[in-house]
Amino acid sequence: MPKSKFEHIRRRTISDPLSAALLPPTNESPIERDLRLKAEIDAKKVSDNIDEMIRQERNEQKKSKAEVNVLLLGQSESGKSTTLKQFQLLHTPAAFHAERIAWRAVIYLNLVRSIRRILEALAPECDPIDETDDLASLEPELLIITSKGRPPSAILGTKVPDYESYRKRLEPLVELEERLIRLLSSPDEDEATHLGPTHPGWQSYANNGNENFPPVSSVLSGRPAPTITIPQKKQISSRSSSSNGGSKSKGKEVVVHTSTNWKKAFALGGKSKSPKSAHSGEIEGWWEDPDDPVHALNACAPVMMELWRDPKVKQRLHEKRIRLEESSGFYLDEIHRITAKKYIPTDADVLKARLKTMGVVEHTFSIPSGSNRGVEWRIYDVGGSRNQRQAWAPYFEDVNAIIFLAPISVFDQVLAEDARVNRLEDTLLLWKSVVSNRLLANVNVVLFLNKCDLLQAKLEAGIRLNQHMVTYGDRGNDYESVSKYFRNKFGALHQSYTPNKERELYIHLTAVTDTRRTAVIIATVRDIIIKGNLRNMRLV
Ligand SMILES: Nc1nc2c(ncn2[C@@H]2O[C@H](COP(=O)(O)OP(=O)(O)OP(=O)(O)O)[C@@H](O)[C@H]2O)c(=O)[nH]1
Ligand SMILES: [Mg+2]
Repeated sequence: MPKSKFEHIRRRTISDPLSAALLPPTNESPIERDLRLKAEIDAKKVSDNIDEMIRQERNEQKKSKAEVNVLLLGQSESGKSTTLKQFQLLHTPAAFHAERIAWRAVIYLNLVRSIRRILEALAPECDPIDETDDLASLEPELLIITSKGRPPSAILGTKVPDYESYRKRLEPLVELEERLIRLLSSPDEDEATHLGPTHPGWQSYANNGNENFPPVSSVLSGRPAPTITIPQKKQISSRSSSSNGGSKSKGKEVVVHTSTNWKKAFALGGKSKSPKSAHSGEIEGWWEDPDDPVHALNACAPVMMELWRDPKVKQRLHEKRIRLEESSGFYLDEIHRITAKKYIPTDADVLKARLKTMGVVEHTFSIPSGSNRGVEWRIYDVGGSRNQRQAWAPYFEDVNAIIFLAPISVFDQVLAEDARVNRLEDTLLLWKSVVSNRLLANVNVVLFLNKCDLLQAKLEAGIRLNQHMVTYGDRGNDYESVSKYFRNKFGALHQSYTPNKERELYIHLTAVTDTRRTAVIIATVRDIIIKGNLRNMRLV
C-alpha cells in the first residue's frame, strides 16, 4: 500500500523542529482551536498590512529618487554611441577627458583602415565586380551604391601610376592593422568581436603593471586625468604577430562587447609617475616604447598624406563613389596631427572614432545642479546591426524614454549585414516597429534625424533623393525640402502606428558629431524627458 510512503513523508515533516513547533497541541479543545485559528487570521492580516506598507514605501522611494532610463535605438552606424559620448561629454566631462587616451588605438585603426581602403580602390589588378562587393562588405557606409549601378568610369577609370610605389611604401600598415585588431580584440576569438583587456603592452599604459589600477568606474566618477605613465618596454612585441588575427580580421569591424571593459586596458591610471620621471620631473609615455604602434604610423605619415592629397587618387575615389570623407576622412585630413608621437586624442577625435557596439552598454550619471537635481540617468546604448536587435526587447519594460536615431543621409547606401537592403528603408521599418510597440506606448519618444551634415553635403554634391526613393517625386533636392520631407515621413509613420494617440513625438535634425549643436539639443531633450516622466509618475 502507498500508506508507508505517506507515513515516511509525515515522519520526516514532524521530525523537522520548526514544523513540530507549529503543529497545534494534541489535546486542543474545540474552543481553543477556534481561538487559535482567529489569532492566526489576525496575525496574517497584520503581516499582510506590513507587506503592503513596505511595498508602498518602496514605490514612494522609487518616485522620490527619480530615475530616468533612456534607450538609444537605431540601425548600426546611426550615431547611438556617438550620442552617448555626447551625454558623457556634457555630464561627466572629466571622466570623458580621462578616457581620451584609451581611444588612441581605435583612432589609429580607423585611419589605417581608411588607407587600406584607398589602396584597394586603386589596385589595378582588382576584378571590378569583386572589388565592389568586397568594399561593400568592408564598410558600406563609405560606398555610394545607386540603384543605377556603378558608372563605367568605376571600371575603366583614372589610373594611378604611383599605385605600386604607394603600396610598397605603405606595406608596414598591413601588419600594423592586424596588430591593432589583435590588441583591441580577444585573443581567443575567431574574429574581432570585442576589445579585450588582456594585452599587456597596452595595459602598461593603463597601469604601468600596477595591479591596483583603478577600475574604469572610478575613472568614470570624474577623477581628473592622471599623468602619463611609462610603458613597460617591449610589451607590444612581435610575439603578438604570431598569434591570431591576421587576414581573417580583414574587413571585419572591431566591436565593443559589453562584457569586456576594454577601456580599462587602454586608459591611463595608476601611478602618476615612474621613479625616473619622478626624479627628473619629465613626462614619459608610450612614445618611448619602440614597439608602440605610433612609430610605424609616424614613419608612414608622409606617404599617407601624399596618397590622400594625390589628385589622381581623389579622382579614382570619386569615380568609384567612395566617400571616405564621410567618416574616417576626418582622420585622413589630419594625418600629421594624429600620427604625431605624442598624439593624445582630442574630445572631437573621440567623438568621431568608430567602434561598433555589441550587446548593451549602460552609462549612469546624475545631474548635479539645476531644476532636475538629483535625477539619476541611465542611458543604454545598444548594438544596432540586425543580429543585435533581439537584445533590445528586455529593456523596453523599464524604459522612460527612447531616443531613436535615424540617419537620413543614408538614402543611397545599403546595410552592412545585408547588401540587398537600402539603409533608409531599414531605418523606416525599424522606426515603424518601435513606434508601434505596445510596451513602449507610454514612453517618451525623441527622434534624431541624424547625419544632417552628411545629408547636406550629399545633396550639394548633386546626389538626388528621388533616384533612390521614388516617392519623393520631383520635389526640390535641396536640404530644406529633403529634411522637411523626412520630418513629415517619420512623423506620419508615428501618427499612424502609435498605440497611444496622445503620445507626443519630438523630432530634431541632428549631426551628433557636432558638440555645440548637440549640447543644445540634449538640454532640450533632457527637459522633455524629465517633464514627461513626472507626468507619467503622476498617472501611476
Ligand atoms: N558626419 C557625421 N558622422 C556621424 C554622425 N553621427 C555619427 N557619425 C559617425 O558615424 C559612425 C557611426 O556612429 P556610431 O555612433 O558608432 O553608430 P552606432 O549607432 O553606435 O552603431 P552600432 O554600434 O553599430 O549600432 C561614427 O564614425 C560616427 O563618428 C553625424 O551626425 N555626422
Ligand atoms: Mg554603437
